[in-house]
Amino acid sequence: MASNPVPDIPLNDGTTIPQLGFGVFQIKPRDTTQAVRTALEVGYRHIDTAEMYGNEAEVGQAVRTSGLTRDEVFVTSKLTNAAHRPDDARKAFEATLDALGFDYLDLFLIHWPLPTRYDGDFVSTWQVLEEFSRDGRARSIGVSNFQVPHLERLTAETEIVPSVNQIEVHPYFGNEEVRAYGRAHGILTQAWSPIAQGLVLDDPTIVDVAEQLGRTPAQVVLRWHLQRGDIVFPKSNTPARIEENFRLFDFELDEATMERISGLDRGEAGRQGEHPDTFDYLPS
Ligand SMILES: NC(=O)C1=CN([C@@H]2O[C@H](COP(=O)(O)OP(=O)(O)OC[C@H]3O[C@@H](n4cnc5c(N)ncnc54)[C@H](OP(=O)(O)O)[C@@H]3O)[C@@H](O)[C@H]2O)C=CC1
Ligand SMILES: O=C(O)C(=O)[C@@H](O)[C@H](O)C(=O)CO
Repeated sequence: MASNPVPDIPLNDGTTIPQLGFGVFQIKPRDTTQAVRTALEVGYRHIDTAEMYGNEAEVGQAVRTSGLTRDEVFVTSKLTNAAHRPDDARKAFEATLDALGFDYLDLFLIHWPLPTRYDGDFVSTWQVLEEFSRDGRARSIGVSNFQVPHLERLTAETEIVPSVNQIEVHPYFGNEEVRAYGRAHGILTQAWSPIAQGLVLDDPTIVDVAEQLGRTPAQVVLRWHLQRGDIVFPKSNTPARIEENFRLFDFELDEATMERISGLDRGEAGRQGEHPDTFDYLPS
């Protein structure tokens, strides 16, 4: 059988992460086990979920019944916004492990910094994630939706540098300042909504490149992310697309094409999701 084509990328804590994964945001719990099963059959070995997606149990079920061993699949989950206070964070992490049916996570993230709601409390939340790292229940720890000032506070006030920062990135929103901070400090960027939930796939430049290369627009955009060195985990609940999004390792974009796609960046106007400085959603 052919070896898995997805590269393992080093993290700053000495572990590695598969550069391509499968995201499960907005996959209904009743569809999640089958979607993850399909992804694992196609060859994905990295699943990105979160407590707030409501489908951790189904992700765990798919992984545990896949025939793969636990250490063959890299699984990430994220702390719910509702549990930033230290005792709540400890309970939430245990609930996540229980839901997944795992005794460790490969990567656990603070999902959002919530800077306005808790006035910087994400620092004490991060110190709780450091406990999970030290006791081995989280092989790696990181953050999501952190802006440069949030990362600077962690650097100044805590011991462990986050291994990743999971942020919105796609051709319309390069998020370059936060990516550059990560590059300079050994924090790997994970690009969420890598195809902007489909929005960029009709862009004339992307369509033109796809036609020239005989690839699909999604493959072109995902390949652009990989060549920038970021981690991606496109979401799909459609088996043919799950397969399509995995076929990224038998072609390359040349430098001019990379620049053409990067040139689509609209700066802040291209952001599609919530802004981390103001998003303060608490699930009920
Ligand atoms: N940390 C954070 O705050 C966030 C993290 N994330 C993570 O990032 C992952 C990916 O981001 P997400 O927001 O889901 O969006 P994506 O950019 O991955 O886009 C998903 C959408 O694109 C469609 N799609 C997928 N593949 C193709 C294809 N080949 N051709 C055409 N359409 C396609 C899907 O449709 P269909 O399913 O019908 O096939 C779905 O509507 C999430 O699942 C989650 O794991 C996302 C948002 C925020
Ligand atoms: O998908 C995620 O991980 C998110 O945090 C967001 O998309 C968020 O949950 C949301 O839905 C904002 O409207």
